[in-house]
Amino acid sequence: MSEPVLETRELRRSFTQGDVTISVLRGVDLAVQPGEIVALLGPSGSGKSTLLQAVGLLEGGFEGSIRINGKQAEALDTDGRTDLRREALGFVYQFHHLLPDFTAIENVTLPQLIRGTDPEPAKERAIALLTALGLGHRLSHRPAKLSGGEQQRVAVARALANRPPLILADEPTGNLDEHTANVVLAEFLSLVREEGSAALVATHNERLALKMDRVIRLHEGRLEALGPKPD
Ligand SMILES: Nc1ncnc2c1ncn2[C@@H]1O[C@H](COP(=O)(O)OP(=O)(O)OP(=O)(O)O)[C@@H](O)[C@H]1O
Repeated sequence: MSEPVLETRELRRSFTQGDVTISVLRGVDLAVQPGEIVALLGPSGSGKSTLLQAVGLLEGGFEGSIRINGKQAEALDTDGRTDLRREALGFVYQFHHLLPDFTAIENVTLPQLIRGTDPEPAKERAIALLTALGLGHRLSHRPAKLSGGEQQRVAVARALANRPPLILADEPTGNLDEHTANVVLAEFLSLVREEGSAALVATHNERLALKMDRVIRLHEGRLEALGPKPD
């Protein structure tokens, strides 16, 4: 088997407020294989976002080991973590976090320009991704002129723009109505599969989780496997 694109060992995170300390992650061991789409389930407050923040290299305060794309993250300084984040990770959040003054196409082009891609191929890639997500007729719209589902599709295209080996998604369809959530999630999963990226997708929707390759659940700060999807 090839090396996992993401591997955590004994990952721990506590939060202290005043006299109270809560241990949210209590030794999380997780491996995601290249191209694998993993659903991360758990009730509200179980630590899904905390886990995604840890492996997204966005925050400190964690103990344990995080290996992403063959690199040991805790051995890196701030610049090294930023580089690893840019080369290996794409993010989709519950709320789109698109830049309001930029069009759909510009929102998807920008992260590629930051990575050093030339403007023309970056724009072509943005158009191809947005078109694959059914937004070929919305390329020049700003986020405020797009529906919630369309905004999330732009966020998906942006996350995939640099062909990251791993997508981290935190409730990517959580603010959409049920029908739109189903449609956008199906499109997201199909595009991620087509692109060959792996994904770790936090959700509390068990039905949506069953559309992924494997389901894991955070329970009392650790992961339990719910097994591969039944055929
Ligand atoms: N910065 C912080 N300071 C203090 N406590 C925090 C902080 N971030 C998270 N927590 C606590 O850690 C626990 C886990 O939060 P987290 O957001 O990771 O859960 P979650 O499973 O993603 O929940 P949800 O499904 O509601 O988004 C909660 O009890 C939360 O209050």
